Amino acid sequence: MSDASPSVNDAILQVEHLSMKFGGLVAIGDLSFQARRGEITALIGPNGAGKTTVFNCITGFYKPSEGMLTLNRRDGSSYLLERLPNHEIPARAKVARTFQNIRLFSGMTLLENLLVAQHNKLMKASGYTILGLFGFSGYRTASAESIDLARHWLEKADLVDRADDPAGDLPYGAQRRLEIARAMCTGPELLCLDEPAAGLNPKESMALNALLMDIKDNTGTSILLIEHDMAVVMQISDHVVVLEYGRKISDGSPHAVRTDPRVIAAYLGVEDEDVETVLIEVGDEDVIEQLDTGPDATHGPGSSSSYFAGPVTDTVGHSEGERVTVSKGASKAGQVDARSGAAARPASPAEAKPTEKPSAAKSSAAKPAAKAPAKPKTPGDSNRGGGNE
Ligand SMILES: Nc1ncnc2c1ncn2[C@@H]1O[C@H](COP(=O)(O)OP(=O)(O)OP(=O)(O)O)[C@@H](O)[C@H]1O
Repeated sequence: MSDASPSVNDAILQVEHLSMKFGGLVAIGDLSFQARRGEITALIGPNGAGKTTVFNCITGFYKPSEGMLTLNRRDGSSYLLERLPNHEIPARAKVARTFQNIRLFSGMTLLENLLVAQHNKLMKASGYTILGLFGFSGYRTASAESIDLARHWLEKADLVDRADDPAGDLPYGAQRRLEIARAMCTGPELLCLDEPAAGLNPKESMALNALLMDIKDNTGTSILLIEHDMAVVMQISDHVVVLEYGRKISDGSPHAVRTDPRVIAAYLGVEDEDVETVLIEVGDEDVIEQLDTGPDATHGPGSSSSYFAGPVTDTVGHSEGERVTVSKGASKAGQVDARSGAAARPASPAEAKPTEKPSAAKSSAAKPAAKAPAKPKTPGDSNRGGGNE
């Protein structure tokens, strides 16, 4: 633990030069960004861009190959997360997370799920003895406080009426909110949510948005969010970081990001130089205007995102019906560490389409993708991306 430097006081999380390699596959390459305290920061990008890998590095599931992850707590203390054992990250650095797949104790009641989350606090109050459970007044006080906290979060998640039902009986959207409530019972300063809106209907998405805004406005907990649902991202995020092939291609306000040609290129699965053609075809004047004034040179690749990404051997984006969707396999990492010369991870059979996204020649496969959309045109407009799991 070290004292926080004044320059990072408003950054709850600083990711600096983070790299994560799996053999020859570079899942994350030299990634740097900040999540500011009290804000909702969204981490977005096509499937396989490396978002969950970033979460896994932050929460200690993976030890990064390179880089520094600094968590600055409100009390001024700072932790280098890559050096903490993963079981200490929630307790000491106050980082909590949820997963892409719901991980509740489905046979336990909602209340029990939230009490289990407070297990460490209760064990401490018991003095780690059986006698302590029955004898210590401290334990009784802690137990009552835990129940109060659980009830508080059940109310916030609009689930208090079902406190005594098994968690597995809840509808999907309610289970998602329960997971967030459970994470909040650990008193996190940084809450990492991996695709919380995946599979939710519009009403459930609205309830989720309300819960996340409530957390942001009333608890001071900062949120780092991976999400494919652009309606959620654009509505509630203060700051958006966009990844493609493990590299940052854009970083800014939701508006800046949704009109960034590099982001549109990544989401449509076309080369950067084809973006203008695509947008002219679909008639997006805002973005065309920005293309005329030129992109922000401080982020992302110069001429082509695939230049930065290294060799790419995967599918290009495609649209379904009239809606532009996030291509499921647009970025499934065909990225290879050039130094190792190892082969790219083969895409799964479902993803392994015979199309490629060549960096030099214009992809003929990309063209149909460009022509299909008629309604939403930018990432911000594509409502439920095809990337939802
Ligand atoms: N443990 C692992 N071993 C090998 N490769 C991995 C491992 N974890 C992730 N990868 C690879 O790293 C790349 C990034 O994966 P990651 O799951 O972080 O992407 P993502 O952006 O979260 O995708 P999605 O939106 O589909 O969840 C992928 O190519 C993935 O196959």
